[in-house]
Amino acid sequence: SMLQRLAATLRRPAAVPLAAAVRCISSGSVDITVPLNYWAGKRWTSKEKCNKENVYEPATGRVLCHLEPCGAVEVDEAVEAAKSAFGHWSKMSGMERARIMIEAAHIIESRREEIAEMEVVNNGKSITEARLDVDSARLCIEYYAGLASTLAGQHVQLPGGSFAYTRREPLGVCVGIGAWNYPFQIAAWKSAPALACGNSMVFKPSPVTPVTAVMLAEIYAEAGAPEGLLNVVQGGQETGSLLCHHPDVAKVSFTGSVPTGKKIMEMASKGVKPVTLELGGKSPLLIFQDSDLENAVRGALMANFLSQGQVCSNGTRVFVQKNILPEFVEEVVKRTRAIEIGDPLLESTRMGALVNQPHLEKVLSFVDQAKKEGATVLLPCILLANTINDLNTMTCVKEEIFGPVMSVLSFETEEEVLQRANNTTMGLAAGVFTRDVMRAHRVVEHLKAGSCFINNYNITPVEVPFGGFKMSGIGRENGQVTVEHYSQLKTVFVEMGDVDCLF
Ligand SMILES: NC(=O)c1ccc[n+]([C@@H]2O[C@H](COP(=O)([O-])OP(=O)(O)OC[C@H]3O[C@@H](n4cnc5c(N)ncnc54)[C@H](O)[C@@H]3O)[C@@H](O)[C@H]2O)c1
Repeated sequence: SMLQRLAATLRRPAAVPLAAAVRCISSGSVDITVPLNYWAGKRWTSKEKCNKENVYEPATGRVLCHLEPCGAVEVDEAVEAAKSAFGHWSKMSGMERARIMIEAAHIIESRREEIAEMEVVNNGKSITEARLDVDSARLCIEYYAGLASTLAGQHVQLPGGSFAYTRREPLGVCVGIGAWNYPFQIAAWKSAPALACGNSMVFKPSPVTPVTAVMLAEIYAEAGAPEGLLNVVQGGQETGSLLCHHPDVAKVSFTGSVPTGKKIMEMASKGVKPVTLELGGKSPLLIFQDSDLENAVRGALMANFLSQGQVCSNGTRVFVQKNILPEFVEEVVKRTRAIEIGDPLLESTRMGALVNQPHLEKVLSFVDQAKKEGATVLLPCILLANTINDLNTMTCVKEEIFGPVMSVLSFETEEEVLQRANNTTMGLAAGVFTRDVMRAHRVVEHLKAGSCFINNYNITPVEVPFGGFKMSGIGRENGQVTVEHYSQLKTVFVEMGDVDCLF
């Protein structure tokens, strides 16, 4: 397969042969030496070499590559490249933009395995999940390619034959700032709607996972996008704040934690720039006694253990109605024990590595704390809260852990569980399992969360808007509505008669 990959690389003359920098795809043996900054159609090494940072392979703890954070000069160059691309791209028709985006989607499909492997090596999730992330990225680009040609304004008739019309115009250079849990998918979920609307983008991945966003930038270029359409600058908070403050940046779309999201909003406010914020969560999953138990257990696993639990929308507070608690716990523990944990590049693995050692320690300290606060630890990753009193105070029930830790809580009535489910400052997602159709919709109506699931959890079809209530964010990604977050309306008044002058 090494030969196949090499052959695939040779068939891609425009792209930097990343695979050539990789000796062999197995955990512990990958070195990435190509530069990871990308603008104006080229990969760049940083001018500020002294600031190099190590990037680790989660599965082994080995150094995978070095991050070269971009400073002010480089951020300026990337924004300049994006401005220049915007000039061409924004003048193309939606159909023309769509053709290039569809071509990019084809290239992603043909390089699915290579991208997924790089995601695994840099992020630690299982290859099975990484493939689905690549698919989601491709579907998102296909979806917005489809919408690109539908963007249009309105015609409004005014008195005396006069009229007005609206034009849906792009914003300009948009900035995307990503988290480390879905590196390639986040880059696609942000760039696809931005580009479809005629914007260009400078994207900054998390410094923990810098590898795959640049592959996406190269893919757009290979698909025929103008130079500078999607640019990638590497770095942490300094680079991020340079982007947010940049006078030529029109919008910031951010995925990450609540504290950083607040800072982003504050920085953007200095330039009165719109923001999209996809932040954290502490989402509830409500399992009623009339549920199909088998599906409810599956739902709870999907709500907690994807991507080693490092998912913003995870339903980490699993409320189970008292009568079925013993059965539920038995089944969920049994199925959790059976999860194949191991080398994320192996086909059989279902749970890989947490993103790095400090994060692992943080997650484990939540489990320790829960023990001290009186939780029963059924497995390292399933906490059973024992009394109602505990529930209101336990740290594991209040704070986002962002790891494979499910807290199981029992409840008696619908009213009670709704009150407890909504008792959080966040509101990204929520789920309900019940066979009672009336109850399902009634409960969902009362849940204060942006994405609600009935009898399933954590599915994210790109046709459907995704985003949070309360402190979980502002704006939406995916779905038709996101077009409104990456474009602005211009209203044009047209006078067909004389000016009715008051003076
Ligand atoms: N709602 C969603 O769609 C979603 C998706 C994935 C992750 N998340 C959330 O992200 C968090 C985990 O990701 P993380 O640890 O990478 O989050 P983070 O907030 O630490 O970092 C996110 C990004 O912001 C950058 N950044 C940090 N400080 C900055 C600053 N001052 N100015 C500009 N940029 C700055 C980081 O370099 C990184 O690229 C969790 O809270 C999770 O719930 C949300």
